[in-house]
This record gives sequence, structure tokens and C-alpha cells, in this order.
Amino acid sequence: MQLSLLNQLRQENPVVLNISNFVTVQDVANGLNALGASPIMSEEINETKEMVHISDAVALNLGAFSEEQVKHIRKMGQEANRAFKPVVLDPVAVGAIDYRLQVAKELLDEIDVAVIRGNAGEIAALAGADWTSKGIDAGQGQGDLVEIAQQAAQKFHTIVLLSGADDIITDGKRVTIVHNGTPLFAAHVGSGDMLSSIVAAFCAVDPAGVYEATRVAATVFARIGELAVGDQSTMGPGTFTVNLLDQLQLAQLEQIKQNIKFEEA
Ligand SMILES: Nc1ncnc2c1ncn2[C@@H]1O[C@H](COP(=O)(O)OP(=O)(O)OP(=O)(O)O)[C@@H](O)[C@H]1O
Ligand SMILES: Cc1ncsc1CCO
Ligand SMILES: [Mg+2]
Repeated sequence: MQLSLLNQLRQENPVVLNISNFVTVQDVANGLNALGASPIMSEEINETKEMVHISDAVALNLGAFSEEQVKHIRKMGQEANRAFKPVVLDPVAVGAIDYRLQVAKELLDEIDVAVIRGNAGEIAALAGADWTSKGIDAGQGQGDLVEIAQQAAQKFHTIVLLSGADDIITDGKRVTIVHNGTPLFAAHVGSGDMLSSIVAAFCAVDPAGVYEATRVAATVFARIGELAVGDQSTMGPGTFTVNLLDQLQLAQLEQIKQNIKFEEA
């Protein structure tokens, strides 16, 4: 795996344009900034073209959209397609709310999305698989998550990153499973949103290799979570959040490379 993309990202400092949600906007901005990218957020549709022009990648988060924001998201995605800037979509809670699923599918029809990053419930809903989601959380189901991720990737012609205890990255055929990470990620609302924007940052560094960029992003983020926990046996989400932000900036490639656990299929 080309983990050295992290150093390239830190050198290039790509601008990542985000449609964020009001819950996690600061996590996303500070997470990108600490890692070595340059975040910018927008809530004004009239600046879309200029915003996309100055950006290297776009992350569209469906966490708390309104009808107005959907118009903005559509325009931003289409503008990014015209400018050949990679687009990442985070389909928050589409497994729990049918209306969200419908909007997400419409956007996927209208925008050429490079990567969909969601949890099991979200990706299962997009794939049309049997699964019970719970709000923004993954929920429960019986299906094989690798197959579900592959189905979603084939259906929408994208790379899919299905995150959770294991992260599954697939283009519909190739599969990488990353075992690194910590359950404390799930105790911090916004871990997933941070990851989606970080995927966009890696895609900006290597737009020709979205699959590689996505699996590197997942691995780097998971290892940084582990470094944030360190050898402490008890840690709560408060300290984890602070340490995560620190490690996003401080963690060096050599530390990240230690103890990588992934398999390819
Ligand atoms: N139990 C776990 N063990 C290890 N890593 C985990 C676990 N749960 C989540 N993660 C990691 O947390 C990060 C966010 O993924 P997650 O699937 O929790 O996103 P999400 O459900 O969209 O989160 P949110 O919407 O609350 O921000 C990923 O890097 C994932 O690998
Ligand atoms: C809690 C929550 N509600 C809508 S978005 C969000 C943050 C996770 O994306
Ligand atoms: Mg999420």
C-alpha cells in the first residue's frame, strides 16, 4: 500500500471543499487541517464555481441537508465533475430515513461520485441489501459486508469505503479490508465525517488512483486512531478526541507503517 501518499499530502496541502453538517463541521475542518490539508466550507450557492475552481477535491456530506442545500450539493458536484476534481459522498443515515435514501440516489444519478464513504447501514441501503440501520449508526444485519460493498460499488460505478470495526474498500471487484482502528472512533460523533473528508484529501493528491487513495486514507486514519489511544488501557471519548486531533498532525509515516493490518482479495 502506498502509505507515502501521506507525506505527499502534507507537502501539497490540497484544498478540500466541503459541504458539511452543522454537527461536525469543526471536526472536519480541524481534522483536515491537522492532517495537512486545507479545508474550506461553503453555504452559498452563488460562489460554487469559484469555490470548486480553487479546490483540489470536494466532500459532500448529507448529514443535515435542506432542500436548498441539496441544490447547492448538486451544483457543487456537477461543477467538480466539469473541472475533473474528485467528489466524495457521505450518505449520512440513508439506511434509517427513506427520504434521505431517495435524495442520495438522485444525487448519485446527477453527479459522478469517485468515492462513497458510509457505514454498513448506509452502504447496505444504497446497495438495496437487507439491513436494519439505527439513526446515524450502522445498525445490524446478516448480510456479508464485503458483498454488500461490492454491490454498491457496481451499482453506482464508484469506489466504496464501508467503514466500521473493519474498513472495506472496493471498486466492485478488488477488495481491501483494513483491520486497524479503535472502538473509540464510534464514541466520537464525526469520526465518519472526518474520514470522508480525509478520503477527499487523499484523492486530491492522487486523482488518477482513487482506489489506492481511498485505502490509504482508511488505513492512515485507523492507525492514527490507534496512536491516539497509545498504551492507555482506559480512555474516554473526550481525551480520545483531543489526542486524535494531535495525532492527525504529529503522527509520522514510520509510526503509521508499524502494525498495519490489512488483507486484499
Ligand atoms: N469498532 C470499531 N473498531 C475500530 N474502528 C472503528 C470501529 N467503529 C468505527 N471505527 C472507525 O471509525 C471511523 C469512522 O467510521 P464509522 O463507520 O464509525 O463512521 P460513521 O458511522 O459514519 O460515523 P459518524 O457518522 O458518527 O461520524 C473509521 O475509521 C472506522 O474504521
Ligand atoms: C448526529 C448527526 N445528525 C445529523 S448529521 C450528524 C453527525 C454525523 O454525521
Ligand atoms: Mg456517518
